[in-house]
Amino acid sequence: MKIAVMGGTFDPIHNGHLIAAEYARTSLKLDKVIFIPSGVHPFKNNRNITEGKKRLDILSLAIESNKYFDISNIEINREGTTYTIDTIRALKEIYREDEIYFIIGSDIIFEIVQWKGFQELIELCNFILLYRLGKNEDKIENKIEELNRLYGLKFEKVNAPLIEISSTEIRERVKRDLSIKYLVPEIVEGYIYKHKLYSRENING
Ligand SMILES: Nc1ncnc2c1ncn2[C@@H]1O[C@H](COP(=O)(O)OP(=O)(O)OP(=O)(O)O)[C@@H](O)[C@H]1O
Ligand SMILES: O=C(O)c1ccc[n+]([C@@H]2O[C@H](COP(=O)([O-])O)[C@@H](O)[C@H]2O)c1
Repeated sequence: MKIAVMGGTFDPIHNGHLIAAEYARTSLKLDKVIFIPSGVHPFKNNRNITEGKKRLDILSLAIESNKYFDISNIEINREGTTYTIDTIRALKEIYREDEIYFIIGSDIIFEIVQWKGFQELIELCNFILLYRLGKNEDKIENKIEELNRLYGLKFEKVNAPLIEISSTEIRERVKRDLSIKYLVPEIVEGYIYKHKLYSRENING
């Protein structure tokens, strides 16, 4: 089986994530995509991130209509900083016979060498690359070539529509009382308003 992981902060998950994951699944014939929200993110200022339980709840709502999508609380429940290498090692124990893929947007390729256990990580899993606009867009191909030359890292590229929605934009729009209709699934929109996430009064969720 081909098992893919889509890791992220998912604060909140949006249609850019979902469309990208679905394109990766269909174009690479993945059997399953597991969305794994990060716990304590290695590089982000975690004080401003919505609590894990809520990000997980939103994810469950967002993926419930897709039988190929799944979620895992493995990182939310882990003590301390959550590193991808630990997650992939754990998944390798569960899916011993299967190929593991990790899905990333092209913004990630500029930082991936700094990830913990980078060398081991690229031996344990394959990487699926989704293009994103605006984030060092003009330097992407050079970076891919460099990662291949220096580390032998190869990406499975997916030609998904470039839908430049970001969680930052969702949070900002809610804060400014602007519509997020069609940027997130309707059920996610409802959850955000019900729990007053990202609003002026409660910016930390
Ligand atoms: N619109 C998109 N298209 C393709 N990939 C995306 C898109 N948005 C996020 N990703 C990828 O999904 C993964 C998780 O992203 P993350 O949860 O950080 O979302 P984000 O929208 O980039 O968040 P933020 O704006 O808070 O930084 C990363 O690999 C990221 O590159
Ligand atoms: O393992 C690391 O050192 C590491 C450093 C930065 C990011 N990651 C992972 O990369 C994924 C995408 O992260 P982000 O920043 O887009 O939310 C998410 O699963 C993070 O846990 C992992």
